[in-house]
Amino acid sequence: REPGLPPGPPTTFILGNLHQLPTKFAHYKFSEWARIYGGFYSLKMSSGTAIVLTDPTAVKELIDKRGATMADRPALHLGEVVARGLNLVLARYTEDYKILRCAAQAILTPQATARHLHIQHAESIQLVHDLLRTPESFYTHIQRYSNSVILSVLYGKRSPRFETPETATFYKVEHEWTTLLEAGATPPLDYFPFLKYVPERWAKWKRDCKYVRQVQREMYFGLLDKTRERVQRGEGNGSYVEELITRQKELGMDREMMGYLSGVIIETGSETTTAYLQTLVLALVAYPEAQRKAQEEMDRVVGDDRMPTLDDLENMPYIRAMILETHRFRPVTPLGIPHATLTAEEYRGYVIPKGSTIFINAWGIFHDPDRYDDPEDFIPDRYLLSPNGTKPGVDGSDLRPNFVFGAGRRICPGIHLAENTIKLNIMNFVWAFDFKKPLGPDGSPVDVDPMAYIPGLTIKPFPFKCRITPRTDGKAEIIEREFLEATETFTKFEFELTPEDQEFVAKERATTM
Ligand code: HEM
Repeated sequence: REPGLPPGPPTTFILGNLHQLPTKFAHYKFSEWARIYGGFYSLKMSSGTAIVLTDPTAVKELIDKRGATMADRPALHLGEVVARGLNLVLARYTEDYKILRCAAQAILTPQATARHLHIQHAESIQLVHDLLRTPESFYTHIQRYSNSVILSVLYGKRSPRFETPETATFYKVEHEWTTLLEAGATPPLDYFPFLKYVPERWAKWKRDCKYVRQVQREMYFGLLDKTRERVQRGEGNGSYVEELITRQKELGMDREMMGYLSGVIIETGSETTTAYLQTLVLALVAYPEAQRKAQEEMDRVVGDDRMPTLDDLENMPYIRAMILETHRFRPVTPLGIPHATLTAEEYRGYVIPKGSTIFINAWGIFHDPDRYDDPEDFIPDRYLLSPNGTKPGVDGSDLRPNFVFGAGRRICPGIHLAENTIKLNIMNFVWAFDFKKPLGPDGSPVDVDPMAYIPGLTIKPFPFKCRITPRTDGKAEIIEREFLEATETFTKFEFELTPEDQEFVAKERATTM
C-alpha cells in the first residue's frame, strides 16, 4: 500500500488484497474490515486502489459533494465487450454516457413516472390476482410483474405471463449476463489485461459474451423497432421509447444509444424491484410479528371493503417503516455499483488516487451494530422510534434511507418508478394475504432461511417455499373484481400476443367473470 492511502488490511506482493476478496458476498468481508479499519479504508487490487465507504458522512462529502470527480465507473472489460460502452449502468464517464444519463433522467422524472402509475397499478392488481390463483409460483409472479411494468412503461407492450417470449428471453439472458459479471466467473481481465488476448477457443467467457451480446441486441432492437413501427402506424400509447423517438434529435441520440438505453433500463428496472419484493415476502414469512402489526394498521386505515391506494400511505407509519426496513435489511445492491475517481482527491488527510474504485458499502452502513439494535433482524418498529431507525442515543442525522439507491451523479434515476412499485405492492400484499411458513411432512411449520441469498451485484433470495392465502373471502372477491376492471388498462398494452398468451388472458378474464 502506497504511503498516503487510507489504512486497510495488510497487502501481499503483486496481488495486494486481491487474494483476500471473497468471490461471493464481498459485502460481509467489506463490513468486517470496516469494523477494524473504519468507515473510510482502502484495499489494493493488484496495482489499483479501491476505497470502501461505510461512513455516511464520507459518502455525502465525497460522492455527493465532489460528484464531478467521483462520477466514473471502474474499467470493466466485459461491459465493453457486451455493450461497447453503451450500458448506462457500467459505462465510463464518457460523452456517450452523459447523453444516455440525460435521456434517462428526462424520461424518468417524477412527473413522467406519475403518468405511468396506472400501468403499475394495473400490474400490481394482476400480481395479487396471480398470487390468489397460483400462490406457489409467487417467485416468478413477482419477476413477471417487474418485467411487465418496465416493458409497458418503456415500449408500451406488456407481458401477461412469465412465459411471454419477451419476459422469458429477458430472464434467460439476464441470468447468463449476471453469471458472467459475478466476481470469479471470468479471469481477472481488468487487473491482468493480457488475459483479454487469450484466443476465443480457450476462453469460454468470450463465447458467453458473444451470446449475451447477440441475444440482448435482438431483444433491445427488436422492441425498439416494433415500437417505432407502431408509432408510424399511429398506434402509440405514450411509452418512454415513443418519447425518445420523438425527442431523438434534441437528446442527441442515435439508434444504438436508444436501443441500449431502453434495454439497460429493462435490466435495472426488472431485477431490482423483483429482488426487493422477494425479500419483502421472505421477511413477512420469517417475521410474523411485523406482518401482524402491518396488517393491524392496514385494517384500521383501509378495512375490508376496498383495496388500499397510495393516498392511504400517509396514514400508515408502520407500513412506511416496513418499506425502509426492507431496504435496510437486504439492500438490493449491498455494495452499490462501484464509482471511480476522475482525478486524485484528498480527504481526511489521505490521498485517493485518480482511477480509484469507490464502493458505497450500503450493507455495512445499514448493518452497523453501533447504529442499529439487532441489525440482522427485520424490525420495522425501529423507524418509528427514530427517523433513520438508529438506536436510542445515536444521532442518525448523517444517514439517509436512499443510500440504497447510491449517491452523487450516478444515483439511481429509476428511484421514483421503484418507489411507486414498492408502495403499491407492499400495501396490496399486507391488505390481501397472510404469508406463512411452509408446512413440513408432519404438518408443522418449517422455518425459512432469511440468509439464503443468491450472490451477485444485486442479491435476491433463493427460491423458497411459503404459504400465501387470502385473508378473507371478501378480499379475494374484491381482487377478482379489480382484476376485471384493470382489463381496460391491460388491453392498451397488449400487442401481438402469442396464441398461448391470448389463451391465458382470455381464460383468466373469463374465469374471473
Ligand atoms: C429497489 C429498486 C432499486 C434499487 C435499490 C436501485 C439501486 C441502484 C443503485 C445502488 C444504483 C447505483 C447508483 C450509484 O452508482 O451510486 C443504481 C443505478 C441505476 N439504476 Fe437503480 N435501483 C432500483 C430500481 C431501478 C429502476 C426501477 C430503474 C429503471 C426504471 C433503475 C435504473 C437504474 C439505472 C439506469 C442506473 C445507472 C445509473 C448511472 O450509472 O448513471 N433502477 N440503482
